[in-house]
Amino acid sequence: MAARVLGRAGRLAAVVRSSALQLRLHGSAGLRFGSQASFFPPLGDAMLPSGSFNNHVALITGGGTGLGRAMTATLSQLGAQCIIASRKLDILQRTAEEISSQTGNKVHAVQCDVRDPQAVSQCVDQMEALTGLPDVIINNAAGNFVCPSERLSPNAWKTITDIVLNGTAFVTLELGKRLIQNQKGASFLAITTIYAESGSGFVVPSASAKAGVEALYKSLAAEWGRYGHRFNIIQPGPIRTKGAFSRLDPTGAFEKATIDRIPTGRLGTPAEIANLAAYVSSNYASWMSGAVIRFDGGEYVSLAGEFNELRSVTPDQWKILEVMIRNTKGS
Ligand SMILES: CCCCC/C=C\CC/C=C/C=C/C(=O)SCCNC(=O)CCNC(=O)[C@H](O)C(C)(C)COP(=O)(O)OP(=O)(O)OC[C@H]1O[C@@H](n2cnc3c(N)ncnc32)[C@H](O)[C@@H]1OP(=O)(O)O
Ligand SMILES: NC(=O)C1=CN([C@@H]2O[C@H](COP(=O)(O)OP(=O)(O)OC[C@H]3O[C@@H](n4cnc5c(N)ncnc54)[C@H](OP(=O)(O)O)[C@@H]3O)[C@@H](O)[C@H]2O)C=CC1
Repeated sequence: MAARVLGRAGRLAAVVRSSALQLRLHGSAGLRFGSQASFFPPLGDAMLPSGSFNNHVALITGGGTGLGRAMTATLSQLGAQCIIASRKLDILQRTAEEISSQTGNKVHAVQCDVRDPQAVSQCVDQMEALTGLPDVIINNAAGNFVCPSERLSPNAWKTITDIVLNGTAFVTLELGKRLIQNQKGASFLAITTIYAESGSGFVVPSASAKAGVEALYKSLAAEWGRYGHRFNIIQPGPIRTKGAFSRLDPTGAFEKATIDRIPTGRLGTPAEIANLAAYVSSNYASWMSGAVIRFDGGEYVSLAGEFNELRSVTPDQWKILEVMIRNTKGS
C-alpha cells in the first residue's frame, strides 16, 4: 500500500516538476493566468462627488502625459482649476486645451524643468499670477530607463536623480515655503513606485531617487503638519503609458510575465490611479498624512513570497503532494 502511494507520489512529483518547468518556459500552467481579471474590472468614472474640487487649485508636474494627464483630467472634472508643468510646452498646451474643453474648467500649461530650481521658482511665480497658490500639489514628473548599472554614466545617474529626487524637492520646498508664508494649507502627493521599497536592479537611479522621495515626504508629513500640510505617497504598479513602457519594456517582451505575476490578472489603468490620487488629495482624506499607498494589483506581495509559484499546482497535484508530506516521518 505504502509502496503504491509512494509510486504514485513519485510520478506526480515528476509531473509537478515538469509543470513548474513549463511554467518557467511558457508562463502558463494550472490556473489560466489573467483569467481572474474578470473579477477585477477597472472602473473609469470619477469616484468622488462632482464639485469635490470646486474652488481648488491643483498643480500636477508631468501633467501633460500618461498618469499625470489622467490625474489632471479627473481633478478638472471634479471642479479643480489645474496647472500642468513640464519641459514640453506644446504637449502641455494640447493636453490643457483638450481637458479644458471636456470639463469646462481651466487648465493652465506652464513650462518648467523641475531640475532647475530657478525655473521652478519662476513657474511658481507664474502660477501665483494665474491662480494663486495651490491647494493640491502632485509631484508626478519622472525620468527612467532600464539599464545595467555598469553601463550608467555619471550623467545618466545625475539626470534621473535630478528629475526624480531633486525635482520633487525643489517643487515641494518652493511651494512649501510660500504656502507657509501665506498661512495656507495644502495636500502634497508624490508618485513613486513599488520598487522604492524593495529596490530593483536595472533601474537603480530611479529606485534610489524614489526611495529618497519617500523619505522626503514621510519626513515633511511629520514636520509640516503644523502648517496645514499633508504629505502622502502612491506607489503604482505597472500601468500602460508610452513614457514608462517605451523605456522599461521597449520590445514588449516582459508584459505577459508581468501580468502573470499580478494576482488581479491585469495592469492598472490611468483612470484608477487618478481616482486614488483625487481621493488622497481631497478633503475626504484630510486625516491622511504620511501614508504610503501601494496600488499594484498585488504585484509586490506576489513578487515577495517565496512559495507563490505554487499557484501553478493543480488540485490533483495537491492531493499527491499532501500524501507525500503526510507520509514523511521524522526529520
Ligand atoms: C510590462 C512590463 C514593464 C513595464 C513595467 C512598468 C512598471 C513597473 C514600475 C515602473 C516604474 C516607472 C517609473 C517611471 O519613472 S516611468 C517614467 C518614464 N518617463 C520618462 O522617463 C519621461 C522622461 N524621460 C526623458 O526625458 C528621457 O528618457 C531621460 C530620462 C533620459 C531624460 O532626457 P534628457 O534630459 O534629454 O537626457 P539625455 O541627454 O537624453 O540623457 C542624459 C544621460 O542619460 C544617458 N541615457 C539616456 N538614455 C539612456 C539609456 N537608455 N541607457 C543608458 N544611458 C542613457 C545619456 O547617454 C546621458 O548621459 P551621457 O553620459 O551620455 O551624457
Ligand atoms: N506607468 C507606470 O507603470 C508607472 C509609473 N510610475 C510613476 O508615475 C509617474 C508618471 O509616469 P508615466 O505617466 O508612466 O510616464 P510619463 O513619461 O508619461 O510621465 C513623466 C512626465 O514627467 C515629465 N518630466 C520628465 N522630466 C521632467 C523634467 N525635468 N521637468 C519637468 N517634467 C518632467 C514628462 O514631461 P516632459 O517630457 O514634457 O518634461 C512627463 O510628462 C512617474 O512618477 C513614474 O515614475 C510609477 C510606477 C509605474
